[in-house]
Amino acid sequence: MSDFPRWFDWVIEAAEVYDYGRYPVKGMGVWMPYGFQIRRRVLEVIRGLLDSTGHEEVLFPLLIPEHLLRRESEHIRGFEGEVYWVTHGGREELDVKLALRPTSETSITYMETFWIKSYRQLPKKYYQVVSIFRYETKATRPMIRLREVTTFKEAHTVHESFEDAERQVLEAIEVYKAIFDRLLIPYVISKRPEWDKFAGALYTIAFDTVMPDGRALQIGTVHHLGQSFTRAFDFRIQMRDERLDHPWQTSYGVSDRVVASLIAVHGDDRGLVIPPSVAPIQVVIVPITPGDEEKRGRVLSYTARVAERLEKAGFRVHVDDREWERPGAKFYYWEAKGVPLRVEIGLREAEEETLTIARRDTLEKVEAPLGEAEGRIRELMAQVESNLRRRAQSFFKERLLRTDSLEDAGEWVESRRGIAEVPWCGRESCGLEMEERVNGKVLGTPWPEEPVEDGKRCPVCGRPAVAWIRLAKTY
Ligand SMILES: Nc1ncnc2c1ncn2[C@@H]1O[C@H](COS(=O)(=O)NC(=O)[C@@H](N)CS)[C@@H](O)[C@H]1O
Ligand SMILES: [Zn+2]
Repeated sequence: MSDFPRWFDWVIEAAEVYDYGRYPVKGMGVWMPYGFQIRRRVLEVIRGLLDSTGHEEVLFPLLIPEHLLRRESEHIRGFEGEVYWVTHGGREELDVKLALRPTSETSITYMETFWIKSYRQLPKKYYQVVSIFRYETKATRPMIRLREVTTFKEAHTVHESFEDAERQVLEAIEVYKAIFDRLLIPYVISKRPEWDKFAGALYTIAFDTVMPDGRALQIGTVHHLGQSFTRAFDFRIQMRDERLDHPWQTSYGVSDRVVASLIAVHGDDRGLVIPPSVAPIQVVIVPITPGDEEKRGRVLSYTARVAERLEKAGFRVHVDDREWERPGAKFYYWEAKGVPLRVEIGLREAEEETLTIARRDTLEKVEAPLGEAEGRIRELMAQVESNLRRRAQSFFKERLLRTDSLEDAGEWVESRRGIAEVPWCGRESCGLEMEERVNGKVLGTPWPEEPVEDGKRCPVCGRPAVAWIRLAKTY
């Protein structure tokens, strides 16, 4: 973990999660079966929270014709340099260039002009889970900075007023807090500075976590889009007072980075540590079979009994009865995969009808009689969950520094300790100068707003501070 990027590359291969770097297109990786299962369970958490808050899942075409993508000027200015274009169908040159969607505000707003005519249909909350494509020029990294973002959950909502869109921003923030809390991923929420908001948005609220190497990672963003896209698309509806006017929109997205941060935040030098709630296998049972045929048979039949009981109790169980692997190699293999609990069954456990249970997070082992197996496993699972949550939160707190001194902030950020907060007058020029002097990126100001004590001054210009501003090295 001391060299996080190298650790991350190692762990996603060792745990057979994701194959990155061998697929012959830069910035594009392959979800392997075990990783795909983790991704599927993470998406179940995300879909569950969106579906239970009135969001309707849809699926839009991947290709966006150039004239649609160009409708909103700020949007296209922001994405111009990142769009992949399709120019041919077979040997024929297309008469209209088609973009691989970098995000879907334009295609979705366009179709909404046909679907939505009246305020009575609002609020509308669509979302989709798709691949998006961005020709990233900064260093690409598995799950963290992709050119094909394969797990892009984008939500797009329509409202009759600025205020109702603002209410939706708050709801989206609550949904994201619930997602990250369920996945035990710590975060700070910041309002992005004016100079770094989403192209076409009025303002952007972002969730940032901190990777083990002290760099901040943006893991989710919520945008109030105002009427930017509805004006650009001349999208008018009948309002409550009979007027025709442009509705208001928000959009909010998370990506593969959610899985990346789950891996990074909980992992250790033995590999993944997957929170039980999203672990593909929650209990792996490793029989330790003696040479003698008869005794081996006893161990294996007892193992089958234990597995059946735990499966009946609703746990996701796997028995590793591979003949050709020694127990030690099996322990290593399943530790790398981050399986929360391992049950070891040798001759002694078979004869005494007990289980030896090893926790992946603390590596502690406990004995339990077969009769108490379900209860002890449930209890240990809960302990793993709360230990991972507590461990992640306490590490995260150590990565936040609040200081009046820009030098201390620079030292903190330069030595990759994490996020530093300093008083700020609110002027863009001072914010940009801080980025220079700290050699980091401004994440924005705390959301919800936090008052700054009297007397705090901007370390750049000396004016009274109106907010704390956050700076960090970022991915
Ligand atoms: N190249 C990338 N690789 C992996 N994740 C990315 C990449 N670009 C963006 N993301 C993730 O996707 C989230 C949403 O992207 S975004 O540009 O901020 N917002 C949008 O595209 C809006 N349309 C909301 S869906 C970001 O917060 C970030 O977590
Ligand atoms: Zn200032």
